[in-house]
Amino acid sequence: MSDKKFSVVIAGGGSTFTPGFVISLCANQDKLPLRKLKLYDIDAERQKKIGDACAIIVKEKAPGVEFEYTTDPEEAFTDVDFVLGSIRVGKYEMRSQDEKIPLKYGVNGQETTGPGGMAYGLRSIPAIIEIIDFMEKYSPNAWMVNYSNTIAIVSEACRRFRPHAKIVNICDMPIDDMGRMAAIAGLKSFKDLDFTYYGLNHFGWWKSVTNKKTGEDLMPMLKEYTKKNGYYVGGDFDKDTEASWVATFKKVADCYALDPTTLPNNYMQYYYFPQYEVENANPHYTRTDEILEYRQKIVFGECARIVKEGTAKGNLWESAVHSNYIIDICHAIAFNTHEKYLANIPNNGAISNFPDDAIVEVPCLFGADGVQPLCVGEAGRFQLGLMMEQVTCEKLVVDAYEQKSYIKMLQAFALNKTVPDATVAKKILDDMMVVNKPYWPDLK
Ligand SMILES: NC(=O)c1ccc[n+]([C@@H]2O[C@H](COP(=O)([O-])OP(=O)(O)OC[C@H]3O[C@@H](n4cnc5c(N)ncnc54)[C@H](O)[C@@H]3O)[C@@H](O)[C@H]2O)c1
Ligand SMILES: O=P(O)(O)OC[C@H]1O[C@H](O[C@H]2[C@H](O)[C@@H](O)[C@@H](O)O[C@@H]2CO)[C@H](O)[C@@H](O)[C@@H]1O
Ligand SMILES: [Mn+2]
Repeated sequence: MSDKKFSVVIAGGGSTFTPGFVISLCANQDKLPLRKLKLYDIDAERQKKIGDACAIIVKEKAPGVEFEYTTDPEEAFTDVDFVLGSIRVGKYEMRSQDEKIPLKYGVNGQETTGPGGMAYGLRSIPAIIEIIDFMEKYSPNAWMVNYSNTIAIVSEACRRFRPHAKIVNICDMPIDDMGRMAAIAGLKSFKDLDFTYYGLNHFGWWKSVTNKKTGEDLMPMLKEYTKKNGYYVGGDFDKDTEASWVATFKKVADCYALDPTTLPNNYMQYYYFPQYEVENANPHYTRTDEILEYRQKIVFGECARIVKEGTAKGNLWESAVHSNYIIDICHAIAFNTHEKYLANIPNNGAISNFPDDAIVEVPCLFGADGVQPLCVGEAGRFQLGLMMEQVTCEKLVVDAYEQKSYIKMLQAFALNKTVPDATVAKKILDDMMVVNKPYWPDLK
């Protein structure tokens, strides 16, 4: 390995994930040696609370690393090797609308699936394009590793509007599910598993899972476990898992029953059981409210404590799975390792019976030139039907953005598996048009 050190900017510096991420970056300098770490956000006040605490964290845990936070794009994107995309356009206020408006009409209200996910995707497109353009202007050799949602829609927008951009769009949900599979199999980490996975973002299936070292086929044992418990592990493993996530992992048991030849991504429940999701939701207290009550309060409270005490000693964040994964991906790009991870990319034959221009989530080899997809063979008939419908919705959202078209957005909502009929689709869309006015193009 060379002795090169890297400069990283986190776009969306005010994210609730930033402090945990900064700790992981400081702790993983063997994987990604740093010379500079910057935060960038458009909300100066929110970022300051996180940034002041991160300055102390970096000073204590990685004293040689230069740290700053800014709202100035030139300062943020000049002299960087990696841009990490962690933005939420419209923040939790708009996530709450994404969740609550559909529920008002008896439709699944979720961050990245159904009408909420499509509304969020439409908000994200111009912001991600702007960040790509800043990166290309100020640091043309940098790579952007983006995990800002709605990833499927953002990836389709990148394919159409910035096809040559050095961006990889990723998601850590399959890694989280595989961490659970590893624990169920008595292994340490998802890295102890080999796998074949295919689908769309938050919409996929494992065809195989094996023990990487021994080659043992783990699918029979994992299926037996999943049939009863979903991906819920319990005990120490799940001691910090919030209630809604516990329910999510348990519900995988029912998803598995729909196709016992594969193991599903936990997000399939929103498409297989939309009615169940609505019946079990509280339209006045959604996941956003849970985050405001727990994660956001804890993160900002802990940051305030660090700033007040002037030290991060005894802080509550450890190096976390999701941030370690992003660091692994930067490492693979920086050192051209060709390690296998998942990315959202144009299909181009990776799933042999699916359109070339569809964005799919498949295993890829990550290296200095970005990602090389691996062929995963055919999608099953059941999967193919579901994927075709969902990918069409995602493309229609990008059509709506490109053509400023109301009818395309309406079609996207009406086609979606989570929406029962076109009248309901229209009611949801019309309410969403009002609250999204500052963020969406003017749909005609
Ligand atoms: N892909 C994955 O697997 C994965 C996992 C976890 C979170 N996420 C995504 O990470 C993002 C951050 O999540 P969070 O819950 O921490 O959000 P958050 O609301 O806590 O933080 C997001 C930050 O982005 C900032 N922001 C909004 N628009 C911006 C813009 N145009 N430029 C710069 N900054 C901007 C906001 O001001 C805010 O500080 C979301 O998109 C979320 O969906 C993805
Ligand atoms: O409701 P949230 O904000 O807690 O989570 C929404 C995100 O959920 C997934 O990310 C998980 C991740 O899989 C898990 O490992 C851990 O790090 O928490 C993350 C966030 O809670 C999903 O992949 C993301 O796309 C969602 O934004
Ligand atoms: Mn995700």
